[in-house]
Amino acid sequence: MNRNLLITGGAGFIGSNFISYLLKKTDYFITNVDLLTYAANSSMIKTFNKSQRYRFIKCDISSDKELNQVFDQPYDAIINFAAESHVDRSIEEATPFINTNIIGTFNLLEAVLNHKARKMIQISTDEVYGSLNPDDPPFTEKTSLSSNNPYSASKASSDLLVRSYFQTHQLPLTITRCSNNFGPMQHTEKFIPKIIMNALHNKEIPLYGDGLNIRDWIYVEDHCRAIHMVLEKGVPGEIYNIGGSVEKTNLEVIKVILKELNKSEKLIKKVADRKGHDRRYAMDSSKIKRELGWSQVVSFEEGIQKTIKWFSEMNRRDDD
Ligand SMILES: NC(=O)c1ccc[n+]([C@@H]2O[C@H](COP(=O)([O-])OP(=O)(O)OC[C@H]3O[C@@H](n4cnc5c(N)ncnc54)[C@H](O)[C@@H]3O)[C@@H](O)[C@H]2O)c1
Ligand SMILES: Cc1cn([C@H]2C[C@H](O)[C@@H](COP(=O)(O)OP(=O)(O)O[C@H]3O[C@H](C)C(=O)[C@H](O)[C@H]3O)O2)c(=O)[nH]c1=O
Repeated sequence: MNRNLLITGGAGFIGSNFISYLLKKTDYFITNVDLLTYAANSSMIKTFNKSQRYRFIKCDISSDKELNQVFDQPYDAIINFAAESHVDRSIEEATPFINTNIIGTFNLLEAVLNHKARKMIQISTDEVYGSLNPDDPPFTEKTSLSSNNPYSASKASSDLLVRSYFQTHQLPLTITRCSNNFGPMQHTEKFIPKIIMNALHNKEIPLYGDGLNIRDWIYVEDHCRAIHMVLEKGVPGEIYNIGGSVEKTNLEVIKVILKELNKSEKLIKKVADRKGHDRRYAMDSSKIKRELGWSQVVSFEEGIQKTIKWFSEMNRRDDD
């Protein structure tokens, strides 16, 4: 039987990769709800519109009135990608983070409570666990929440709302928490696309602080496969950590990309550090591997090559 999914934020980086993945691999019907903020990729919407199994509704999830129009049919599941996602922006101006990430999630939970959707997956992040010291073990689902920036705090707040609706109302809700994604369609404000685009244009690449902060990188398609498994087999009330198990300093990441592009390391420019900059993220994904059979298939090196190829082609198209 075909299934009816409501995907929020499906014009953004991970959401649009997830829709591409589902249109290829499943026969689900998809309603994509997105406010089309600066972060949205409208060219993807045009591509998806060609499918008979897809429709788009422009809507702000933080407005319960706007969101109401989306529930003109029942949904088998909501997958909530919609968010303000950039840490630097949350440090400058946190208001949209509170509205979209917290109020938006609350509105979606109310919709599930009111039987407008049968279940919901909240797409969350490893940032909610805070920062690790060099010798600490990776974050598990039991690690306590310890946000250090407004983006992270807004995501932790929405995770707690999801938990509370599960505990109080016994709704079928699950949370996934993933490490740093990279791949096609990511906004160029984020680190890896910025490195690639600046390098292609021989522009300086800003490296915050000493450049030794560590992130755990995962190719976006591996994340999408994990979410699909949680949609199919996830247990209500559970949290699933998803990570690439690829810990790299920011300096190492820049060097890998410059080498691939045959560009000089002289492009690297150390700049002032991010305020409250988390030192290290690392995810323990053993639960989703053990319980749902997920594992990552794309290595960091292969993912970087695919990502460089995608951004290089986009860059050539823009130049034409
Ligand atoms: N990028 C990562 O590395 C990463 C890692 C783990 C988890 N996440 C989470 O995954 C989700 C998607 O992240 P992303 O990197 O694709 O983000 P993104 O910024 O690329 O996309 C977010 C999308 O949400 C839409 N949106 C914003 N406010 C909205 C609103 N009020 N109503 C409806 N739509 C709205 C935007 O228009 C955009 O299309 C987020 O919830 C983020 O917290 C991201
Ligand atoms: C943009 C930029 C970043 N950086 C550093 C800062 C970080 O240590 C690292 C990655 O930064 P970025 O902003 O791309 O990602 P994070 O702050 O780790 O957050 C990302 O990964 C999590 C999981 C999410 O949940 C976020 O949504 C997602 O944006 O590079 C630089 O040194 N220079 C730059 O110009």
